[in-house]
Amino acid sequence: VRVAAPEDYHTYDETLAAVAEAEAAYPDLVSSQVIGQSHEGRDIVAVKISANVTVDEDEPEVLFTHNQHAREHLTVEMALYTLTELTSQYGTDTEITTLLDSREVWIVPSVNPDGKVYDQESGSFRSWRKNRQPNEGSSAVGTDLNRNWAYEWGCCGGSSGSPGSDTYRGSGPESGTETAVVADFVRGRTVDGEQQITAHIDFHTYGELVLWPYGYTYDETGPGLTADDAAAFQALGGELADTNGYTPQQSSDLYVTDGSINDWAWADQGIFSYTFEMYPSSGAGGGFYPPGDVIERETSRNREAVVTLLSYADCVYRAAGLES
Ligand SMILES: NS(=O)(=O)N[C@@H](Cc1ccccc1)C(=O)O
Ligand SMILES: [Zn+2]
Repeated sequence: VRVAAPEDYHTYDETLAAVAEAEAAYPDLVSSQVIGQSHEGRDIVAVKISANVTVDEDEPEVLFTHNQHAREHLTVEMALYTLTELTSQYGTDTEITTLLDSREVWIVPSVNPDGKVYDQESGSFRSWRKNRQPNEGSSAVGTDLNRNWAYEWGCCGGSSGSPGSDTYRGSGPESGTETAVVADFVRGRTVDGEQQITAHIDFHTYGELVLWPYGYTYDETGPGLTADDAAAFQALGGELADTNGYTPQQSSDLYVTDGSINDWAWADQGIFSYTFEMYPSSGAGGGFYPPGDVIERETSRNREAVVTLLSYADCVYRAAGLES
């Protein structure tokens, strides 16, 4: 099977440069801001894309997060694809133009820059997953950021309490430097008591899946997740999967996880939060390191899903025929 070389993917610095380039090319559409620093001090950036971008308008907001897991570099390419596609098509594609005139889009291209650099920039890939934060009382490094979010943290056997585990949940909810930075950013999007972000995709690799909450329980409904909520998640999840050929399912159907971003974003912030597991569907496609010549195909594969999510951002329940 063909696998990638580190230079097939944007480095962390190249990613920030691409963001700066888009901002310079489209100053009325793109505005990036530093929302905090990683454990090792790297900037974590959030890129806003919208017409009249410098004004916080009363429009539904949509968030795309990428690279919680260090080795999942294709998700950073996905962020740069979305940035490039939305900016270059504004004023040309009527659907994208209408969406950027009526929504505000946020992209966090790399939630885990320390992990990305550690995995990619030592000469060969290291299959690293977690962040690079040390653990007191252990020589093992790193927290699995996608087990560190503050809803049902460590509740249900969906993570590990051992620092050496690849699914180590951290010493407490939001103990991960980068989890706290992104969670604070999301909480900061609450204006007059209302969370402006209505929908979210957290991009991962690999498996070609569309996943939705809850991850901590097999139950389809639960505290803070009604039958109508579940119907909306399933209807939209299915519609998104129809556009990219991924398999739609509640995330616990894959395996139980606790402390995931999706469960927190929904239960704590009321955001319709999905995970996309991108290409490949199995290790035979190159696993976490598919060759560079699939990047364009496998990022543009999600164009319609991104546009569809944006189209429902004013009322996700509409996807299930529930207007109320
Ligand atoms: N990218 S991955 O291989 O780590 N898989 C993800 C899948 C996942 C994502 C969100 C909720 C449940 C499960 C993970 O965090 O385990
Ligand atoms: Zn992942």
